[in-house]
Amino acid sequence: MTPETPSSSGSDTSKPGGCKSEERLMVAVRIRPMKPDEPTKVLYALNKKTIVLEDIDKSDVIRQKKGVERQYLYDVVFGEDSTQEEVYKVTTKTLITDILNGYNGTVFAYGATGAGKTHTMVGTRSEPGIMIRALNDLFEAVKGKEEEYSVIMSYLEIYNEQIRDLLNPSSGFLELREDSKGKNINVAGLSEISTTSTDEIMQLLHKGNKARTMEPTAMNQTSSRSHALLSVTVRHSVPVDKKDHLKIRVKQGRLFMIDLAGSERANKTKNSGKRLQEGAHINRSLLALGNCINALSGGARYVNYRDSKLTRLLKEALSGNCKTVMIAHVSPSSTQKDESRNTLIYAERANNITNKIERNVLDVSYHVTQYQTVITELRDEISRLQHKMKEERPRSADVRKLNSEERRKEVQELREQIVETFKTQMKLRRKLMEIDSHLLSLGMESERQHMIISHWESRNNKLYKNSLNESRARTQQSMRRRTYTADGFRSAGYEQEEVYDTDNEEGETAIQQAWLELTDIEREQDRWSELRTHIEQKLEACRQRGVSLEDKLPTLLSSDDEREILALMCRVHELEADKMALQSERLVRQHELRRRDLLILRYDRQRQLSEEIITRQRQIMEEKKLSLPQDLQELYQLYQQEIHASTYTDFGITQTASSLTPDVLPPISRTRILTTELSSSDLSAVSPPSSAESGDSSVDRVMGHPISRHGFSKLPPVPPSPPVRPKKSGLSSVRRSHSDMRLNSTEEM
Ligand SMILES: Nc1ncnc2c1ncn2[C@@H]1O[C@H](COP(=O)(O)OP(=O)(O)OP(=O)(O)O)[C@@H](O)[C@H]1O
Repeated sequence: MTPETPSSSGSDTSKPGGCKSEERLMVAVRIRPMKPDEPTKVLYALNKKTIVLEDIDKSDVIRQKKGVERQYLYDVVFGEDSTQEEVYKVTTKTLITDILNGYNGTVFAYGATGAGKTHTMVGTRSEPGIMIRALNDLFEAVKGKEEEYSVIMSYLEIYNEQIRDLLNPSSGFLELREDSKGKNINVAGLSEISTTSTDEIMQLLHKGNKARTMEPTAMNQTSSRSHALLSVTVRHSVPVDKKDHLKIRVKQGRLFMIDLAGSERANKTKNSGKRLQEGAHINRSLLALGNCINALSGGARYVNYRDSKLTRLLKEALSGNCKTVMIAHVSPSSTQKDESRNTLIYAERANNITNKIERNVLDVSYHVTQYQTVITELRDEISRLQHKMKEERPRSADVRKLNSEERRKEVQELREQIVETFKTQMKLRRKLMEIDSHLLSLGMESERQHMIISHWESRNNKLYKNSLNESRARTQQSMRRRTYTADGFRSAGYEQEEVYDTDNEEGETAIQQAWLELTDIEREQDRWSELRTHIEQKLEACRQRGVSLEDKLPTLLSSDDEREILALMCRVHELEADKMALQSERLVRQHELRRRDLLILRYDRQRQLSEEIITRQRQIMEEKKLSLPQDLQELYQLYQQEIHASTYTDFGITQTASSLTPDVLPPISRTRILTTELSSSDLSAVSPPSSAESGDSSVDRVMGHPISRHGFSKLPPVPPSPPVRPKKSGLSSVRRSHSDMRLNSTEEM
């Protein structure tokens, strides 16, 4: 369902318009009007960007006197009297032009149950919401240009972690699939309607909305119990050169419009049975979304999207190539105060997310011309061969008749067998290439998962553990602690601080996830290695057969013409082989690039670890007032000199490491002075980014990471390098997409 955009699909793309720009996620908050049965108002828009929440607790006399209220600042705030048109114009209308220009965009409505999400996204016939308005505008823009534009729409819901096609509800539950790079996520079997008829689309949308799972709850009579995701893809094809219609440039933009289910508290909604279970699912996916938002806003390197289908589908929108707008919804009523506060905090965090936006432009001409040359050459060869065969056949037949009819048949049979063997060999070789490529990707993903584990273990100040059970036991313990409360499943966004104040827990989840991924990867590696051996054996047998067939040829061929025909046949084979070699080279180059990225990551990690070791050693020595042996002292000085060389020069600090006290380490206070003399950006140049980014620019960072004080009596062992298997290397997604390659595919050959 996520855009299978040319730029993100990793295909060869030239990107004439593809420059990247950073864009912060836009956060808007809409306050719904008070309802007649709601008693007091505690929330209002102060101006177009600020919301005030009166946080008066009637039982707290002191706070009441102070009149406690909190202000929240956003990109835009819509008050109770805001219109559908106004909300659409400010949040979504500008995205329409972007989509037509080949960008991706997402608008999602977030908020507690009954806060007005469906009203904003879907609306009513008399007051249509964002979905209808955006579709209208898109169709208006492409009207009369049907040849250039194609518009494709799909609409799904996630209910109880199951995906349903809202345009074809009878199709049952659908599966989520990822591509080999874990980038393009799509829903297998989802209907994609291609049309430029506004009326048809509107009917489909209404049909889809009717099919959505809705139930009355204590908080909302028409509560949507599912997340609804509407996607519209617009492809715009324009010839690059008017004279050459083959040179086409395609821009593809995609707009996601999402009406999330409401976050809720079990005790407040008075839900039980089925409703309670739904609520648990809703909250789990919203909690996963909250965790992603939290991790992204804090600039975390690892963000776990895998906890729910919702976050997997929103991965691109939140972290990738997408302009994203979040419309948070709140009720002004005092009865909803807690829910509103949580939504406001959620939205505040989302304000810090930044995405890298890139236009999806694919120069199809590049592919067309490249393949055209190869195809033309091949066709030339084939037609020459056919010509030759026609020309020579009568003479050749005469010769064969003169000799023996039987011998002619035998030659023909032999030729057919050779061609067949060659074709089979080609198939098997291609299969081997695919398997090798897949194994390499698995190997790299495995390495990546090991790095994730190592990163979090050291961030949580624990040693690298090479054991799934140990990691799992610890992680499950912490999961149990946070997941349940007395009133059932904890709502996303509630007790925020507890959930968000848990870097440790985030790490444990990431480690657990990584171990699970590794187990899957290894299983997959075994499966594919087995298949590889099987195909290799088949190929060898096929090659042997080919050799023995070719050996028979000299004894059968009697004329030069026959030899020439066979030579040309071989040439066609060679061309086929060359084509395959070209493909394999490209594959190898792609893998080389990915492997280089991984090596850089690993080097970075090793450097961080060595800094950490040095820092801890230093601390132990200083605490125990140990004097250093001369040679170690010199090594420390050298190290520090290396680290500071550029800084000393750049900032005209003439004192070098050699002028520091000779028999003790450079005093911390001295280093502290140095660091405070530098600006924060300079500091980051001195001290490489630490995995334990804490925003703390203390002295320890100069020689390594900040260190926890529960002292090591001896140095911890260096975490072992990830066990990388030869010819094998981590994306779970790789595994999934390639699992489509059937294991028994060899049987077809
Ligand atoms: N801005 C608004 N103007 C007028 N009525 C509104 C507005 N926002 C919400 N409402 C009304 O409030 C009620 C609840 O709104 P809605 O169903 O959109 O909430 P929701 O957040 O989608 O809830 P749930 O998550 O339970 O589906 C509806 O009757 C809706 O018409």
